[in-house]
Amino acid sequence: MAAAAAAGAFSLREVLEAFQRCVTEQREVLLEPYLSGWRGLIRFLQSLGTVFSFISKDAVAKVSLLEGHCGGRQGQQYVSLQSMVRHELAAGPAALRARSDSGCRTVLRLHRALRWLQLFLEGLRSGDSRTSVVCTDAYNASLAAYHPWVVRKAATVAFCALPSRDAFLEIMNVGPREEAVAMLGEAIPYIGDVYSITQELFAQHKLLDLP
Ligand SMILES: CCCCCCCCCCCCC/C=C/[C@@H](O)[C@H](COP(=O)(O)O)NC(=O)CCCCCCCCCCCCCCC
Repeated sequence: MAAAAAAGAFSLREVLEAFQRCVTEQREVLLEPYLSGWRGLIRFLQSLGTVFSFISKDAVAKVSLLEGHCGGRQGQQYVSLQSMVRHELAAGPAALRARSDSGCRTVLRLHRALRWLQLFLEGLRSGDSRTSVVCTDAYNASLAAYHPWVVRKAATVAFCALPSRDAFLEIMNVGPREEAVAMLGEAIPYIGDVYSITQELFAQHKLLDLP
């Protein structure tokens, strides 16, 4: 374990803790820890092998776009999802809908994927040993509705390459299996919190179907 930590291996615990840091007392969702959580998830996905690279590439592109906004001239407008929505909507809803590089449409894609993550982690925690089934069910109940047939097909094929539940819990690097399961139990509500605040924010501003 110590050797793994020294070699720079990360634990999924830190990744999920980033989502815990996202929500402020005012119930705002901070973009910096949100992206940090995503970066960790992407590294985890990349460690699962090249079958998943078409997924990680898309996620990397979306995170990079948002990092560009955060580090750009308008960076102070991208501190939280709330300030981002306010800022991007200031130009009017039509202008926002016409943009393909907006923070809002990009966060919306990650937001939908966060629902997948929540469902997948719940399935993993519940004890079903067939990770590919858990993953497919989570996908069909979330992201699949927004993906064309060819993406759904590719995703479903890739899911077959997922490691078993035991292997999964191990590579999460959280410690013994029971501890990994306990950690999931702690982390899932935080992810759920980030998800529902974002969902409400986007619904309130009619942004849930941004093209
Ligand atoms: C562990 C298995 C990982 C499976 C990941 C499940 C999600 C499957 C998503 C398939 C996306 C395929 C790539 C293409 C996507 C885009 O078409 C599509 C639309 O974008 P556009 O409107 O800009 O065109 N993009 C998206 O929907 C965003 C997808 C973002 C996926 C991020 C997935 C990160 C997964 C992290 C896994 C970590 C697992 C940790 C569990 C212990």
